[in-house]
Order: sequence, then structure tokens, then C-alpha cells
Amino acid sequence: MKKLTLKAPAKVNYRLDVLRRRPDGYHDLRMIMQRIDLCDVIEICLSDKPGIRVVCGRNGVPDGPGNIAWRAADALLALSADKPGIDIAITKRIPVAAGLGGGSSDAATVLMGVNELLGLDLPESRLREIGVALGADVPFFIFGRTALAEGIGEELTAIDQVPAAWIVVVNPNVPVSTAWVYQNLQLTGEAARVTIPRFFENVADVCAILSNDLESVTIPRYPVIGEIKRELLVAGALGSLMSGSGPTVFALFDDEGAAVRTAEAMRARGWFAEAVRTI
Ligand SMILES: C[C@@](CO)(OP(=O)(O)O)[C@H](O)COP(=O)(O)OP(=O)(O)OC[C@H]1O[C@@H](n2ccc(N)nc2=O)[C@H](O)[C@@H]1O
Ligand SMILES: Nc1ncnc2c1ncn2[C@@H]1O[C@H](COP(=O)(O)OP(=O)(O)O)[C@@H](O)[C@H]1O
Repeated sequence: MKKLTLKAPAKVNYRLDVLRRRPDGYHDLRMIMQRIDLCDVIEICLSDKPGIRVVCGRNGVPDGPGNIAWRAADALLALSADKPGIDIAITKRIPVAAGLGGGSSDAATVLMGVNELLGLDLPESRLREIGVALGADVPFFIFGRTALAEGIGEELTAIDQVPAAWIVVVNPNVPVSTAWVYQNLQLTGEAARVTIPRFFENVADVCAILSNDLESVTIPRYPVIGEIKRELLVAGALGSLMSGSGPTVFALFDDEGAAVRTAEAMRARGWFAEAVRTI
């Protein structure tokens, strides 16, 4: 039967401004989102045995219908005249509940892969609509370019001029729930008053806009995040910031050697750390 093996990359938020709370409980945002080469691997197979099966085998990530990848496959199967079985195996490399968008990326990858395997031929715009019902960050991973993301994250504009960089991600492995972070955010209204550039010539230009409103909730609860940010700057990073709702911190380097050495030093402290390229 037909089979695909796909990579599902993580993201970091170079910028995350929370503009306002919406009546539906979500928040209007303005984000700059960048994919990085830290990827889960997703195998999707069609099968004669009806039903959807998702196997991940990673602590903290459900197998079966609780997995966002299962829900993505189910949403597309509902639109298909043929109803083959779908087997999905996920090898997790992206830390979980980390602010790196791993679940959203898995779901986006399954939407794109199942669309192809079932020959549905749904356009990107339709996949993004289906994606946002699964999670606010899913459309970004279908979009597949560095983006300005507005609305709840689903209104996407490509950012074409952005430098390649080395990114060190460090995850202190403390549990952070995205919903909890948004619930505890005190809105200042400040974000709506500033404008941010959309062209970035070099890594220094990116570092000049690094800012994340959600740090004000997550860092006081987990001071280790602030400690990691400081350590990365001492190690020679050009900038460092918490990604998404946290707790992962990322730092930008324009030099491979410095990035790789810094990731090694961070692992020696007992944290998950990788040096990767932007995509
Ligand atoms: C913070 C960000 C930044 O990229 O990423 P992560 O830290 O999750 O990676 C996103 O806004 C997270 O997106 P995602 O994780 O897809 O969100 P969802 O599953 O749709 O929502 C989880 C919960 O976050 C809150 N939420 C999410 C997005 C948004 N614009 N406003 C919100 O208030 C809602 O309470 C929702 O119940
Ligand atoms: N395929 C998946 N990968 C990761 N987490 C998943 C997946 N499916 C469901 N989840 C659940 O979603 C929650 C958020 O996970 P994740 O997407 O890694 O967080 P974040 O958006 O902070 O990067 C976790 O608590 C996890 O149990």
C-alpha cells in the first residue's frame, strides 16, 4: 500500500505580541515565526484494515485519538469517498509541550501527507482552514515559509527577506500549558502601539526585534528560563528569547562552531539542547 515518510519541523517565535483578548477566549497576536531543522519523523501508510492508528510511544504524548495527528487524519478521511485505513508512526525529536509547536507541525504534516496519499488534491488554503480547527499554529506549518502571523496565528504573510542562522534550543523540561499561560497574562495594551519591521538583512536585525509577551507569565513561574537566556548570551549568542509559551529558550548565532559548543555546554548542565539551522 502507499506510504510516505515526512519530516515535521519545529518553530521558534522571533516575536510574539499579544494584542487583545477576544470574546471566544483566544487572543489576537502578532508573531514572527521561523521553522528550524529540529524535526519529528512521520510515516503515513494506507492500509486495507479500516480505521486510523497513531503510534508515538513517547511519554506525555497520547497514541490513538488523543493525538493531534489522529485528528488531522480523521478530518481528511471525512472528506474522502474512499475510506482506507491509515497507519501513522511518529518518531518524536521535538521536545513536548515546549513552545516549539511540535504537535501542530505533526498535524500539518499529516494533513499534507494524507491529502497526497488519498489524492484529495485540496488546495493549501483549504488545508489551512482545516488546520486552524486543530490548533492555532497548524496553518503556519502548512504555509511553509517564515511568516508574520496575525489573528490567532492563522493570518499569514510571507517574510521573504530573513537571514539563515544557527539556532541553539535549550529545554529545561518543566511542564508549561499554553492555555494556562494565556489565562494568566496581564495585557498592557503596549504591543498594539508599536510597529515591527518585516525585512531582516542579517541576524542582528532579527535580534533587534526579539520579544515575547508570554515571558511575563512563564519566567516568574520558572526562573530557570531567565537563567538559560542569560547563560546563552554569556556564551556569545547574538540574542536569546523564550519560544511561544515556553519553557524552551532559543538563541541566535551566526557561527556554527559557537552554536555547537554552546549546545554541548548546555547539555552538560543536564538540559535538552541542540544546535540547528533555520529552514
Ligand atoms: C503560544 C504559541 C505561539 O506560537 O505556541 P506554543 O507555545 O503553543 O508552541 C501559540 O499561540 C499557541 O498555538 P497552539 O498551541 O496551536 O494553540 P491551540 O492549541 O489552538 O490553543 C491552546 C490554548 O491556547 C490559548 N490560545 C491559543 C492561541 C491564541 N491565539 N490565543 C489563545 O488564547 C487558548 O486558551 C487555547 O485553548
Ligand atoms: N503529535 C503530538 N506531539 C506532541 N504533543 C502532542 C501530540 N498530540 C497531542 N499532543 C499533546 O499536546 C500537548 C502540547 O504539545 P506540543 O505541541 O508539543 O506543545 P507546544 O505547542 O507547546 O509546542 C502535549 O501535552 C501533548 O500531550
